Amino acid sequence: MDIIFLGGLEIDTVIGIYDWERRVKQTIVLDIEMAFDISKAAETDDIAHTLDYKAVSDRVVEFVEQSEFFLVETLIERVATILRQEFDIPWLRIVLNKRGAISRAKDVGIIIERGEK
Ligand SMILES: Nc1nc2c(c(=O)[nH]1)N=C([C@H](O)[C@@H](O)CO)CN2
Repeated sequence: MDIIFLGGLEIDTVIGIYDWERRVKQTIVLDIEMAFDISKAAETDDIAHTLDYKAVSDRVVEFVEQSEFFLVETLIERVATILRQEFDIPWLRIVLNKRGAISRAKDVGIIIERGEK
């Protein structure tokens, strides 16, 4: 199976368990890998036969920007469910980076894989 990916997708959102985190927006960074057979799109040169990464990006940004979750676990799971259901993606891997959440660490977050390749 081929992979269509989005890397370094930065989105501002309300996320976190502490009082101050409920009052501000913080930037999360998503890396998303999605299994998809690109052979028909490659043969036909037609966007209708592939997974439109612009449409995926727009949907993820729309959802994350308006969300207000406490845990990154909840946010990443909801994003995975939306993408798998709405874009018929058989397998995906998402890295959610909440940069700066730990003062001594550059990167902190969650990685999930869902579905079958
Ligand atoms: N496993 C998790 N641990 C923590 C989370 C989280 O969402 N999942 N969140 C926080 C705080 O909101 C943190 O990001 C602020 O420093 C702490 N631990």
